[in-house]
Amino acid sequence: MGHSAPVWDCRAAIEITKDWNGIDQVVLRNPKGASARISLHGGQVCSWRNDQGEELLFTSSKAIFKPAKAMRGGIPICFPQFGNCGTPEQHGFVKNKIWTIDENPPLYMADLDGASSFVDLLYRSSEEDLKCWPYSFELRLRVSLRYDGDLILRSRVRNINGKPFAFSFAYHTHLVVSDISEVRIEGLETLDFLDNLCHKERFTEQGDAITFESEVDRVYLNTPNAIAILDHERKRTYVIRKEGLPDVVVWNPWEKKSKAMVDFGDEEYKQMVCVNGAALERPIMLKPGEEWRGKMKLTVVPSSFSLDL
Ligand SMILES: O=P(O)(O)OC[C@H]1O[C@@H](O)[C@H](O)[C@@H](O)[C@@H]1O
Repeated sequence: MGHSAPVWDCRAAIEITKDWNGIDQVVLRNPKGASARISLHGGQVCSWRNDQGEELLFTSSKAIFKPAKAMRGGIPICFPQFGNCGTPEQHGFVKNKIWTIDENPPLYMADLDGASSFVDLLYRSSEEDLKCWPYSFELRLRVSLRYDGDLILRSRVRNINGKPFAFSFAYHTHLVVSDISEVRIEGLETLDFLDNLCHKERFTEQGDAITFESEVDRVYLNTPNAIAILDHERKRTYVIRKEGLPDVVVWNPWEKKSKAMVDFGDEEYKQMVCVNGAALERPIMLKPGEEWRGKMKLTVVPSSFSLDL
């Protein structure tokens, strides 16, 4: 008598729940117990847990959960700008909008990336958006949780406007770390960076890795496709692999900046590092009908793993 192995059902591995404001959140699971939670508020990944149930994304204990406000933590999607380059809202406005689930994603989304579960989200610019950024666009996001626990974000921006536009983009990824003083980032050595703490002056990275002993807010330019964030105390390494995202932002506010960050606890800088796959330095130009694609894959491995970046 033959045994039939249980078949993992991708669709059944998705659950829709409501958040504190009644907005839908999509929970993805894999057969080993890893999970991810994505809010339709901003298409923001709010949680990514490994098969031990450990949270891998930082969320501030002071995060404000209000409509039209991105929660401080997780992975806010920054579009059509990262930082402040012209449009009114720092890091763009789509992170504050309600997205929809895309039930009929285009055929080119057929590549499943080894996902055990995934969701397709869509944001289409509205009449109201045109008042702050006068271009119509479609922004698609697929979030996939793989069988091995990796998390993949794929984005597509399509110009559905009569004229060209330029934009910047970032996955504003907040990673949990045990103690920022014990963290090193590898893969950015010898590269040029713009220092946001020195009016975007250009420097060249001199160290053999980035370590933290005060505030860091930099944009590394023309970076390799893979970088590693090593958390010595927790014996864990995050690896970020990316496509279409040449730049990397590294940010840790160190002590809380009292001026703006009411949604960030005093000592929380110790447990967080932001490392963002981004396209910033050279804005992306899209003519009418053209499309841009970007991808980021997050992996977490024990630090004993030898990495081939
Ligand atoms: O407070 P916000 O808008 O979420 O931004 C937080 C930080 O985001 C970082 O990535 C920027 O480089 C910083 O300059 C900024 O302070």
